[in-house]
Amino acid sequence: MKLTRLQVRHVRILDDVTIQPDARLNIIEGANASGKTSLLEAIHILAQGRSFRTRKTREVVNRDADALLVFGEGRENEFTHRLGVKKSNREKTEIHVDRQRVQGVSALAVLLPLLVITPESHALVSGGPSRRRALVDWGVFHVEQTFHRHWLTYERALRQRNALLKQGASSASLVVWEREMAVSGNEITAQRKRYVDTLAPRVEQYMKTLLQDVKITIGLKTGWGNEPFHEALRTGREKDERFGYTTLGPHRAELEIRTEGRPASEVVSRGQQKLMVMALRLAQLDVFQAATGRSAVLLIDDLPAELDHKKRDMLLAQLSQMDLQIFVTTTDAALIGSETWSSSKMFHVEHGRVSSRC
Ligand SMILES: Nc1ncnc2c1ncn2[C@@H]1O[C@H](COP(=O)(O)OP(=O)(O)OP(=O)(O)O)[C@@H](O)[C@H]1O
Repeated sequence: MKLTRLQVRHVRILDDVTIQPDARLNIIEGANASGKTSLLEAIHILAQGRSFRTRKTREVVNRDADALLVFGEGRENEFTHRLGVKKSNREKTEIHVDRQRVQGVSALAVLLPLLVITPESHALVSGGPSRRRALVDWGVFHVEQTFHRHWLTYERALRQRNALLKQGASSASLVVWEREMAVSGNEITAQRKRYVDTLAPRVEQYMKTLLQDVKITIGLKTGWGNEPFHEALRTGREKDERFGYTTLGPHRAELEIRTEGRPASEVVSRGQQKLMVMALRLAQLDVFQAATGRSAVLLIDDLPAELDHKKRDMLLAQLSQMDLQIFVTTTDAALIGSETWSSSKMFHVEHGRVSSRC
C-alpha cells in the first residue's frame, strides 16, 4: 500500500501536520533539528507501531502532550485503507485498521510493508544478532503466510518452557512444550532458509553495483547445531536447566554476513557496511515485490550523509526503477536529483511545521 494522506499529532516537535505524499518520491528537506526524522518516525509508527529510534514512548510523544496520534490513508487494489495509532505515556498502544480496533501490530505491518535506512544502519552488520534476525523475519513475514502463526506458537511454547526451567521443573514436564517448539520451530526455520536462499543472489547482484571490490555471502544460522531440533532440545536440557532458560533454537537464529570467509564486520569499513545494508535492503524489496506483486514503503533518513555523490546517484537511479514509495530526508534537496522519477514531491520542514513545495 502507498500512503496518500498522513496526519501526525504530537510526535516530538511535530504538533499537527498533514501531508499528501507522492506515490513515488517524497523529499523531506529542512535544517538540523527541524523535525524531518520525526516525520519518518511517524510513518514508522503507522507501519510497525513504534519508532525506529527508541522503544520508549515517552521520548517520542511531544513533551507538552500525553499521547501521540498518527493516521494514514492509502490505496491498494482499488481499496482505500485507513490506519491509526495512538501511543500514550500512560495507556496501552491503540491501533485501528479500517475503523476496527485491533490487537498487535501485525495488521498494520501487513497493510504497510516498510523498511528504513538510517545513518546508524551499519549496526545491522556490526551490531548484535537480533537486528539480522529481524531482517530475515521482515521478509519471511511478508512472503510466507503461515510464518506469523508459527512464530506465535513457538514463542508461547518457549515462554512456557522457560518458566518451567526457572522453577526447576522435571524433564517430563518440559517435553510437552519441546514437542510444540520442535514442530513450529522447524517450520519457522524452513521458511527462513527459503527466504535467505532467495535473497542471497540478489544481495550479490546489488553488492556488485554498489561495492564492486567486496564480495559478501549470506547464510542462515539456525540457532542450534546440525542435529534435528527436538534432539538438540533434549540434549541441551541439562545446560538449559543450569541457565534457567532455553539457550538454543530459532529464537537465537541469525543472518550470517561474511566476506573473505570472515564475519563482514571484522573486514570492511563503516562506509562499506552502510553500502552492504543498502544492498541487503534493496534485495529485500526485490524479493518482496517478486513474491507478492505489491509495493512497499522505504524510509531513508539523511541520504546524502550516507553516500558519496556517485553512489548516491547510482542508488537513486536504482530506486527510481522499483515500485516503491520513498520518503527521504536531507538538509539539502539539491543533492537528491528527482529528474529520473516519474513523479515526486518536496516537503519543507521548519520548527516542526511542514509545507509542500512544488
Ligand atoms: N519529545 C519531544 N517533544 C518535543 N520536542 C522534541 C521531543 N523530542 C525531540 N524534540 C525536538 O525535535 C527536534 C528533533 O527533530 P528531528 O530529530 O526530527 O530533526 P531533524 O530535522 O531530523 O534533525 P537532523 O537533521 O539534525 O537529524 C529537536 O528540535 C528536538 O529538540
